[in-house]
Amino acid sequence: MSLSLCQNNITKACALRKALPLYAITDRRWLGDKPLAQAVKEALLGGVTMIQLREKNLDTDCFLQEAQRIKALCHAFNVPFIVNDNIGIALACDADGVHIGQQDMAVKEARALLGPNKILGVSAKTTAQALAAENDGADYLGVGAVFPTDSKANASEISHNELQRICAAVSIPVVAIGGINEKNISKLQHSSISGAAVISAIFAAPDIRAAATRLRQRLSALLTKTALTIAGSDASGGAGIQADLKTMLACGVYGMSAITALTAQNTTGVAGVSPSTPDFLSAQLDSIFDDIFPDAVKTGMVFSTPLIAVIAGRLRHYQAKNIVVDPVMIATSGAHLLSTDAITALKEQLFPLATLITPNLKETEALTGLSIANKADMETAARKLQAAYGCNVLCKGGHRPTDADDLLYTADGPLWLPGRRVDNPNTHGTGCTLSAAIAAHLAKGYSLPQAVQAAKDYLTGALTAGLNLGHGAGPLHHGWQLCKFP
Ligand SMILES: Nc1ncnc2c1ncn2[C@@H]1O[C@H](COP(=O)(O)OP(=O)(O)OP(=O)(O)O)[C@@H](O)[C@H]1O
Ligand SMILES: Cc1ncc(CO)c(N)n1
Ligand SMILES: [Mg+2]
Repeated sequence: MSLSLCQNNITKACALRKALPLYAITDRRWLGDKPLAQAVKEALLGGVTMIQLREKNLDTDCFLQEAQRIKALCHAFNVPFIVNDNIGIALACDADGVHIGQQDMAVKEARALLGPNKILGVSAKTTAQALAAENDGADYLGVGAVFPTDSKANASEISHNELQRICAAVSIPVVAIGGINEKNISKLQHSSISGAAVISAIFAAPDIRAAATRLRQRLSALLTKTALTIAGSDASGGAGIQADLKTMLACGVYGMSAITALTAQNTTGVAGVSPSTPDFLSAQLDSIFDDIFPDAVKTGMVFSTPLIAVIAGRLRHYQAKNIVVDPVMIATSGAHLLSTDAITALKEQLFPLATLITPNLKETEALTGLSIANKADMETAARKLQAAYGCNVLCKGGHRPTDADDLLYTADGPLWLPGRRVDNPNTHGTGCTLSAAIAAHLAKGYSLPQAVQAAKDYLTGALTAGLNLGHGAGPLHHGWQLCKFP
């Protein structure tokens, strides 16, 4: 999505996170007689995800001409274009944003000049600087130098512990900068960065395109996040762990699954359910957590009180994080996927562990004993659940008559996420798909509102793609961004 289309901060933040992984900062000193535009094109062909034009010695006219040239190149690759330091040039060429240092213009002043829709990056070396920048309107932070660098004189290094403290302190994405190259980048493996800003490792390379490609591959391994679904198997592939794994892949996250029950199911209904034993579910969970620790977890069909007890026990034991609980009770087809005596266990054992629970309207009524006829009722019920279990609540609006507005209720109160109603009867697995997409984006470090918005955007696309399979309410097109079915 082009950043200029951003409708609101959440959408801009989601677009920015896609742009941060390999952030190339230009430095013409390494180029000899190669034109900067040629070097940038090779970097873009190599897969850089954002470009920052950094010029310290050009006069204004030359700087503006170069900015317009490089911006056109970036937009031809649908890559955001950022100007270093010079807001006048950024505004004059309508760049996608600006990056400023601690010695440059004040962050608040820069934000006022740029307006809300442009990207504002700020350099920071300390947690205090990072928090101040976030508070004053920064969209991302450039933190470093994380290694000795020859790209900026007197650039003092910061420790990787300080880098990690900054990542933990702020909710905006952090890009590491300073001396990063393909030999040392793996040392950033355990940081929570959202990307790396690279200068000489790309622009001083004999083959810029190849250098960018290799760095992108190393960053991909370093930034790859994982998510675990603990849910039922839907033989028809439209819901359950099958929908979850397809969704996680489509959202750029490695998915893993522990199966709570097998269902003989298709688009017309559920013919049978065969639950896992508690011991075997526990063994599945141990085998996953002992090897690839998930950055996020979602639970779907949990079926029974004994299975819920195993799930809650293992999630507590492993101190799992970013837990999304989709309180699956009844399938779209009407089949019961949760024993009626298990609702209490679901509420008392899983909800307190949840970052977010995602009941649909009927589930919200069953969980609260309230009846829901309008948006005010949704807010009342969501508030009741949030107060009772201390978890955030997404009351889904898929069964609302005219729109598909969802309500995110957090300690900050209600946040409505508008949804245009897609005229498509094939809605099998919408809830599974949404909760899996939320977990995937939490795994990638998105804040909760950003993760829910990004997941809703993905879900809406999967519905709009209009897959039409089966004789009943058919499944979604989970791969709609990757491929077109004939
Ligand atoms: N026709 C539609 N158009 C647009 N968005 C929809 C539509 N139907 C559902 N959604 C969206 O899909 C998501 C899931 O909501 P829904 O209420 O369908 O969950 P659910 O009933 O738990 O789904 P499932 O039947 O898979 O369990 C929500 O974000 C909702 O707004
Ligand atoms: C296995 C499974 N989980 C969840 C749902 C909810 O759609 C379903 N239909 N089947
Ligand atoms: Mg559901």
